[in-house]
Amino acid sequence: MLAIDVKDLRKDFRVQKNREGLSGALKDLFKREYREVRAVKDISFQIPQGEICGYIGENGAGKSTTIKMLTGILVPTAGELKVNGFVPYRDREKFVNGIGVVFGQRSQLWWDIGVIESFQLLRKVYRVPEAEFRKRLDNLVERLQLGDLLNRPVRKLSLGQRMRCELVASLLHNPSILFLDEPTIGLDIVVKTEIRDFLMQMNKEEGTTILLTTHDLQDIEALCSRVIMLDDGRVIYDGGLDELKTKWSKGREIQFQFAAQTPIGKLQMLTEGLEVSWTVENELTAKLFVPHEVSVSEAMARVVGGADIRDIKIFETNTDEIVRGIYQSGSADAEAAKKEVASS
Ligand SMILES: Nc1ncnc2c1ncn2[C@@H]1O[C@H](COP(=O)(O)OP(=O)(O)OP(=O)(O)O)[C@@H](O)[C@H]1O
Repeated sequence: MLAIDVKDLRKDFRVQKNREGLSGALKDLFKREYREVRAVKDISFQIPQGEICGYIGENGAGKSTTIKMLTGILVPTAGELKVNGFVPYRDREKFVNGIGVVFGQRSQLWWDIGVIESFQLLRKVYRVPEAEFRKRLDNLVERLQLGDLLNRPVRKLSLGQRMRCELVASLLHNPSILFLDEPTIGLDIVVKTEIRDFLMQMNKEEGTTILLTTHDLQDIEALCSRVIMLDDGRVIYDGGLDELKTKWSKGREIQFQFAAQTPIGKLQMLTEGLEVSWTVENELTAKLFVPHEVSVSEAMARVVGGADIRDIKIFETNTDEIVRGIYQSGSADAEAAKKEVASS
């Protein structure tokens, strides 16, 4: 059975139109006018069990609206969706036991009571037997190092401590699917790394399916083998992260540090006949741009064979740049996105 199965999913919101000026405001008081906003435009995708999938897109692309439909908070306008075999908004009671949800910007914990009391309340909500709850809690507390936080009220926790508690709260009932909406927002790199390691380990050991929305592409790099990219309510890419990089990155850069001053003319001669370009950085350093069509090993061999090299570094186009290029072009068309990357 698929963990998530979405077909032609659509969500329209009805939003009030505001007429201009005082007379407009008065008219609005008596007769409201509405317009439709299509936030999610007939999207389809399937996620098998045990996969960690990144769900990315610019602000307003429709990520949270999708997650809200997948978790049963919103009812779709059209289309079909099944999560763990259930229709989320229809089979709510049976459905919620199989999913965990963390919204980075909102808390599921009670602000003024101790963390452990919130956990106990959630145990009752999900009807987890006490012995099972204890075992699971002990394990999660150890893995996320929450020991001395359990008796503190949530309002006294730092953001990083709270996020670790939110994760435990979402996992107490042992869900098979975890929805994470911006789980690392505002966290420092140490906590981000701890959370990523924890999620990775949990996925490996327990096979938990994870759907993750984030603006931090390092979350995606660390965790996801697959990424679904949304733009203006539509899926514009669904596939592997490596494939995305190879397809859309413009090439690689190799930085050479020479043992002695090496004129650009000599460097150009060494790579003659290859469609590459040189940029001199200083007297002893130059960068060679190698597009995908040219073999990196051949370009390197030519330079190494003809110049005295002290150090070499290879740079891939980073994922942020690639994804920014795709967002800007608003297109899954590799050529359009490459042009955006090149001009940025
Ligand atoms: N309750 C609502 N009523 C009206 N319009 C809404 C509502 N919720 C979302 N929208 C609109 O739907 C579109 C998609 O919003 P959504 O929050 O799903 O985007 P997002 O990709 O999650 O963005 P962000 O990264 O900023 O969280 C936006 O145009 C937004 O203004």
